[in-house]
Amino acid sequence: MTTIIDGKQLAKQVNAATKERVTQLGQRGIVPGLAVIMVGEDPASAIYVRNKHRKATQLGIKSIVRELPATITQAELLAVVQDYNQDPSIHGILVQSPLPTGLDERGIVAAIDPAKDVDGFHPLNVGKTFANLPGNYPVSCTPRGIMTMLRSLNVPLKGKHAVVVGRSMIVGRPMGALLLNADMSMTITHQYSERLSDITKTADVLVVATGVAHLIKAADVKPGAIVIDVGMDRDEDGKLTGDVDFDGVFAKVGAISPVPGGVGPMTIATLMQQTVDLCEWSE
Ligand SMILES: Nc1nc(=O)c2c([nH]1)NC[C@@H]1CN(c3ccc(C(=O)N[C@@H](CCC(=O)O)C(=O)O)cc3)C=[N+]21
Repeated sequence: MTTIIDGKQLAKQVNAATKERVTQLGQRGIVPGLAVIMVGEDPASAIYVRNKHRKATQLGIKSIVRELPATITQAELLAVVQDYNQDPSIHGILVQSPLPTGLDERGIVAAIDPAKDVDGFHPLNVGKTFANLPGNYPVSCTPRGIMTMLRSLNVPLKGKHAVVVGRSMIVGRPMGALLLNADMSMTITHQYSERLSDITKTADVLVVATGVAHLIKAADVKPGAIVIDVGMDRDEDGKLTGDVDFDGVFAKVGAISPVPGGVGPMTIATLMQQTVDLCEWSE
């Protein structure tokens, strides 16, 4: 029997817990605040930002969406970030990616107060994650949400082999760090990895984040493996699909997350959870 890891359902549970914490804070007169900065007119970004705003509002989080023209300069954008750094009603700042060409995303992210870095992209927080430092700090939301998905299965991770396909700054690398921090053996693979299938077939936990539709087929997975699909790809009909051939892999694996309805909703739920974390940690 294969378990479908229902990210939508799990996100509901995470959101319910977040809403409860927002209520508790409200009794002390505290409202968590999230500022989302969107530069330019990318249609996909506009949808994501709208979804985040709607979810935050539902949970009682104060949500500000700051839409800025693609013509903004680096210095002007830095000044906007500084404003929110100084604003005590804002606990989380997110600069929607990608930024229009000409703007230096790394420089902007580095200007965010690390204590308000709700995406967990600031180099200080990235470094803490990789060093597995104790204490409270934000972590990239997609990998953190995936850890929540894995923990929800109640299977031991310690000592097992995790394989991550993809080495991006926002998913693959921090994912690897969190799996290693969970006492797993961990391998990060990527587009140049030789004999990729030989490696993925050794994975007890396989996380795929490549942007290549249906890259992972039944022959590439170990029987009984847990498979997490971070892909957000389009199939021939333009429908949203993942990096894993879900139908082909399904019968062979122990658990698998679908696309849509898997990692995506958990990313948003984790973003909300982390906004409230930052608020509580600032007290
Ligand atoms: N600074 C920054 N932080 C981000 O967290 C960030 C970003 N930039 N840029 C873009 C990506 C993308 N992202 C998604 C979140 C949720 C879904 C999601 O909920 N997807 C639904 C389906 C949505 C649909 O049907 O199109 C699902 O998988 O079920 C998707 C994508 C956050 N991102």
